[in-house]
Amino acid sequence: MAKVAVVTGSGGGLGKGIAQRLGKDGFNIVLNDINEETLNSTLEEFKKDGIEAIAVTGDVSKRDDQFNLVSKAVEAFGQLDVFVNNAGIDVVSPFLDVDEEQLNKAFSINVNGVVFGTQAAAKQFIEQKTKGKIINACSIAGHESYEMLSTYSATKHAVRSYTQSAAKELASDNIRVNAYCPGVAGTSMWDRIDEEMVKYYDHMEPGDAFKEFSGGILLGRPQEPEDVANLVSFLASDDSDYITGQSIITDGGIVFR
Ligand SMILES: NC(=O)c1ccc[n+]([C@@H]2O[C@H](COP(=O)([O-])OP(=O)(O)OC[C@H]3O[C@@H](n4cnc5c(N)ncnc54)[C@H](O)[C@@H]3O)[C@@H](O)[C@H]2O)c1
Ligand SMILES: CC(=O)[C@H](C)O
Repeated sequence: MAKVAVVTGSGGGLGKGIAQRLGKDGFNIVLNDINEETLNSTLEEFKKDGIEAIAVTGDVSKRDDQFNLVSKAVEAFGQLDVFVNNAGIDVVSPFLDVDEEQLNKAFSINVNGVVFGTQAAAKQFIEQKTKGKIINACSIAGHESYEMLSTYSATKHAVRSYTQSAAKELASDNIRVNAYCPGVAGTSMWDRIDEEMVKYYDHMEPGDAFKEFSGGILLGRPQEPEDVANLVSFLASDDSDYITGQSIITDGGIVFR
């Protein structure tokens, strides 16, 4: 029987790339996104590519939506094997401008979403009495914090922390919890980050922030979704069964930990 993977925020960007790779690996795929339009067009693409998939609209910051996502996965495919907490948002602002609304929104999606997704998946794995894999979207910003990205970096440090704590508590239930830490990938997230950053730096033109962040990558190019999907495919496979609690950097050579 094919294994089943949920990927949140998979209507586009890295999540879509991850879901495509896991589909090609033979998983039945549960797509999720808050954006119903991109979610449905991605589902059509997957069907055309012969990937067995369903789409469940939801907001990862809502605990009930995360539990609904898991129950829809089990309803459609009979089980859950991998849950990828990919959905996340960018936040760009000077530290002195950080306010309650910014903090609440960023943490509700990037952190609460990971906590609720982990809870929903773990409870299902425990009920199934099967091995489970939870894979969280961290970042190089979960290892090093960046100017203008203080709130975003704090959320990714929190993701790394929860990855460790959840791994420690869930190991006895045969559940592994790990995270992937991408570097700089040219998705719509970086389009938004660049657009915001250049507003604060007079010397910058559109595209310059992306160039500045990706210019020093040792392997000479920004990240593609496939680069991230390769790591997630490994973490979703049996080959990574002896790895848990780790936030693994895949950035082409930016941060060294
Ligand atoms: N792009 C990068 O360079 C980079 C680097 C490191 C980490 N990451 C992380 O990887 C993940 C994916 O990033 P991306 O670049 O693909 O971003 P993206 O903005 O291109 O895609 C994110 C997707 O998540 C969806 N989403 C947003 N809020 C949601 C919510 N509340 N519920 C459900 N879906 C929601 C969006 O609609 C979108 O389809 C994020 O967690 C991000 O922090 C990205
Ligand atoms: C968006 C992200 O996580 C890094 C800083 O590129």
